[in-house]
Amino acid sequence: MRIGVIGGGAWGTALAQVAAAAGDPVTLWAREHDVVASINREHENRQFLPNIPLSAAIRATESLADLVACDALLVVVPAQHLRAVLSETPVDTRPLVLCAKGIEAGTVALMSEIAHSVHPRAPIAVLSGPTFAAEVARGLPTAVTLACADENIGRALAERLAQPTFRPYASDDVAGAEIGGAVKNVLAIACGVVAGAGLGENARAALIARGFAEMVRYGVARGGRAETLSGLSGLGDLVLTCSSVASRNFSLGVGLGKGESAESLLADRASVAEGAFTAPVLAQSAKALEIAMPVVEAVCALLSGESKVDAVVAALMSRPLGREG
Ligand SMILES: NC(=O)C1=CN([C@@H]2O[C@H](COP(=O)(O)OP(=O)(O)OC[C@H]3O[C@@H](n4cnc5c(N)ncnc54)[C@H](O)[C@@H]3O)[C@@H](O)[C@H]2O)C=CC1
Ligand SMILES: O=C(CO)COP(=O)(O)O
Repeated sequence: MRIGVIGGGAWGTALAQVAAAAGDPVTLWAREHDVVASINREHENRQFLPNIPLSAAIRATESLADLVACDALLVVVPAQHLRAVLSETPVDTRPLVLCAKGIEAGTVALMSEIAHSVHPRAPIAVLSGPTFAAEVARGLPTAVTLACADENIGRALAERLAQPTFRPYASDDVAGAEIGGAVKNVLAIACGVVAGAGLGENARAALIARGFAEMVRYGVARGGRAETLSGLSGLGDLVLTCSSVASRNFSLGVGLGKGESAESLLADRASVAEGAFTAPVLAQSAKALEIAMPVVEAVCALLSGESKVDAVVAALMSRPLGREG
């Protein structure tokens, strides 16, 4: 199975490295000329994944048409650009493995819903889990959820992508797998705020647990299963990104917690902090579904500049006492 990767950011590049680990040729589409040139000439993605030697089996291209020779496509462009890029990609009936973590602004569509509306004949899979790109590209071990409604296609993809240091677990819960990744980015911002404002380790642990409750409520309401959200693509990724400054979302939260504005923190950023885009969309969608997501709402208030950290913490702590579960 020849793999093509759409998106030459850190994660697309790391996944190309996984797919090329056994020396199989991989085609990687990137929109930046310099990224394509640096991967092909130096076997390095200087802009988005510097100082990590890449497999010579990865060939980068600026032309989406070059992906027609591939049997399956890993789609790794940021969530808000997925629809535009997929609309220009020849796909037909080839499997699309969606790897971005977010919800589309305006439509509140999940990544699988976008892919299905643009390419209705393509089988859809979701790959998600605790995967900092640099660690994966360096060959450090991790495990991911690979969800696909078609069991045979899911198995074939898992067998093709599995490596001694990269272990996919099969699932048929596409919605559950993608919602975990989208929601955890917003919760990682919240945990960064706790760290940046010096609110302590207890507060962070409490936030992870209550944030996870919000993730499960929302995920189940959109058709996912609680057991998927308790797995690698939900809880696994939540624990990772809520506890490390290597997370762009957590780092954004640290800045907010120190009192910096979202506008200044996001200005001129080359890498993407998906949670900043997902937060208002998620809050809007949760409201429409009548699901309480107070932590997500708090992140929205901080990102928009509507509230300061002290006020947000006071509001969260003074909500009416409730039952757990
Ligand atoms: N970096 C990581 O460790 C991981 C990232 N992800 C997810 O993968 C997705 C891609 O993130 P990264 O590869 O980290 O990106 P990145 O932050 O390394 O690079 C930004 C990417 O955005 C692309 N981009 C910017 N403007 C665009 C436009 N108008 N149209 C199309 N593409 C545009 C750039 O070409 C580049 O590929 C995100 O949804 C992210 O949440 C998932 C797992 C791990
Ligand atoms: O999704 C990720 C790891 O699984 C990457 O997290 P950040 O986008 O917050 O860096």
